[in-house]
Amino acid sequence: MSDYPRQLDITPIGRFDHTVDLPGSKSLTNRALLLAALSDGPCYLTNTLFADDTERMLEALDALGFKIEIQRGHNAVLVEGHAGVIPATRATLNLGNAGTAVRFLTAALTLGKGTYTVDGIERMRQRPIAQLVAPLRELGATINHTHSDGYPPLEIHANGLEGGELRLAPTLSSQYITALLQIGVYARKGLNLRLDGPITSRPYVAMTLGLLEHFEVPVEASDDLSSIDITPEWIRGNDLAIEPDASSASYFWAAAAITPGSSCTVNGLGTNSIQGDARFASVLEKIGARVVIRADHTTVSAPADGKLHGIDIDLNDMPDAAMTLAAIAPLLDGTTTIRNVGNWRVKETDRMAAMQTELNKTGAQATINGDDITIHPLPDGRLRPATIDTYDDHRMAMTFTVLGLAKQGVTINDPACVAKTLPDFFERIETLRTQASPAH
Ligand SMILES: O=C(O)C1=C[C@@H](OP(=O)(O)O)[C@@H](O)[C@H](O)C1
Ligand SMILES: C=C(OP(=O)(O)O)C(=O)O
Repeated sequence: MSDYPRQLDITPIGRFDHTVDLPGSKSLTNRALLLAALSDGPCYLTNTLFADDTERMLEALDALGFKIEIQRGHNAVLVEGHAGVIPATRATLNLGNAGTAVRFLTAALTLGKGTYTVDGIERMRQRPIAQLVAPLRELGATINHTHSDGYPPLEIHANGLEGGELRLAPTLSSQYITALLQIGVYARKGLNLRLDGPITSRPYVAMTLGLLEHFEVPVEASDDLSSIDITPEWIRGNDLAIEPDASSASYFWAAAAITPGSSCTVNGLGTNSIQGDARFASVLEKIGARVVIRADHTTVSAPADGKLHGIDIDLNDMPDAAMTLAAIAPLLDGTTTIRNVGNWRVKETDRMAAMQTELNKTGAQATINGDDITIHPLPDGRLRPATIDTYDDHRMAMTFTVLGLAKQGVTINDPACVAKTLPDFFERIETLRTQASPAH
């Protein structure tokens, strides 16, 4: 599907009014696939995402002996649950650069009986995992680092998990917490998790709790999520229709906000969404876009006077959509400061450095202060023609493409990296273009 050249020139787009149906959320798909495999019955998952990150999870479940019927034509997957049992006793999993797959499977494999290796591409070997390995060891798991302490690859010598009380200080990634929550029900003593201090990327933990509820896992959580108790029981096999991916939606909403006279509706994401990134529409509203959020869709339109203004905002709750704001910040009136996004440094690339370097190429000055990034508008509104390096990071490619829809002069290097979560991203942008009025 995505035979892209090494470089893509992005040209500005004219006014458009468009409604998009997006593939399923990466975060929900990888959670649902694992929970379904661990459940006690068949689960029919619809609107599943088929992209690199979810393919890695599907391949891994297959290698582990789970019965999975992939129905690509229907965007669906039928998973036969094994009620907490890992069928294979040996497996070596290469999970690419899929953070969710690495973290979720590392925890899940401790439930097995056998020896498993979890690994990924070179970048994955630089993404820390000590804050998941240490608590799993505390809960009774035997896990060895085979290369570098605190990083994949990992060798898991599994014989079920004891479970019990666990106290965690703030983590670099919420995925460690999600990984623990998804298996707590099959630990012999369950899981009594106490989270001290602020929860990084917190809406993703809330999303996990929402899914556990869907699969009827007995969970009791305090309102502030500082205390989460899971009793030993089962994950029930239930069907699930996966919400469209809200991080992907951020590109289409942002494109509408920055293109005078334009409007974009994303179906299936509204007030009922359990994805934190669905709230990105409200961030666009704060900078001046017109936003209508209904139960099952959200429409973002450019402001009547075309003027969007800079903002000072903490986006720890939406680290992925935060990149979309960073990439359109050069177009805003006044400076933009995005706070508390320090864990950008341990994602697909060091996103803090990558964002700063690539924004600076366009003439928009970006400065980093601790875990905050400040971005200044383009001088005189002029973008300096820039070839954007994407660092094998899908969001670098997609966010800078959005900037290129507003200003002439953006070229994207190695665009094929979008395959991680939205393989047909550029085709979708072309669809927007064919429906748009000619650009001025
Ligand atoms: O749980 C998840 O599905 C995710 C959590 C976030 O990571 P962190 O918790 O590491 O910020 C996010 O960036 C990632 O794309 C998906
Ligand atoms: C950070 C991301 O992915 P992950 O951590 O799941 O690899 C992302 O998709 O932006």
